[in-house]
Amino acid sequence: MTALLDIRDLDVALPAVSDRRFAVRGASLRVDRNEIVCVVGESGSGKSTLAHAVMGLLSPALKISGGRIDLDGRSVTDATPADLRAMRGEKMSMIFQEPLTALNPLMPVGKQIAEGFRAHNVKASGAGIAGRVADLLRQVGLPDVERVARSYPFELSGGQRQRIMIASAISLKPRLLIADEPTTALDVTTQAQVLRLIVD
Ligand SMILES: Nc1ncnc2c1ncn2[C@@H]1O[C@H](COP(=O)(O)OP(=O)(O)OP(=O)(O)O)[C@@H](O)[C@H]1O
Repeated sequence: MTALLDIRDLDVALPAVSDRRFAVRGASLRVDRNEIVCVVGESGSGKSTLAHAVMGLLSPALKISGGRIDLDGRSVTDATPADLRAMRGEKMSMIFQEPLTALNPLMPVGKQIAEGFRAHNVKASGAGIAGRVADLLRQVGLPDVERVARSYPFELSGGQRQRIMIASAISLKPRLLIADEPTTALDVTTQAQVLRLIVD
């Protein structure tokens, strides 16, 4: 069976001015459906870069210079920006390390989740989408969901913001969910809750 995610001999080149040539060198990795795979390595070893490469979200300074990435039998490395936009959310999504920098500070969090539905042409009325956002917030264990949906990121705790990121990442039921150290910014009890939530 084709792998859900198949990374073969991936190289990601750093800008010419860097002291090293590659952020990722010869990485190969396979993830099957319903499988959890952990990537472990020291700080700066290229874990986030690998995740960003899969999502098609590398910073412009970094270039895939070798190898390939296939998601569900389709090439990510050869995909156009429009293909990648369509794949992100529905086929793959990512929970970022720092919710405070990943969330838009000027928009209520409920509206940010709703934008994902609209961007992917989910057919529903405004009230229908609001209902789906509320369901998602309940699913990730947030209390008082109507109030939370109207809140701005700065009005929520670190654990609540991370739950918002998870709600947003799972909103379109992606096949592949990438979590880039999603609990680094949290206390130990909240870390355990967030990890359990991701496994659920
Ligand atoms: N935009 C960029 N420009 C130049 N170098 C970069 C850029 N992004 C990452 N790098 C370099 O690529 C290497 C890998 O970084 P990356 O963030 O992927 O590591 P990591 O394993 O995720 O680290 P951490 O565990 O600390 O998050 C590092 O040497 C980093 O300095």
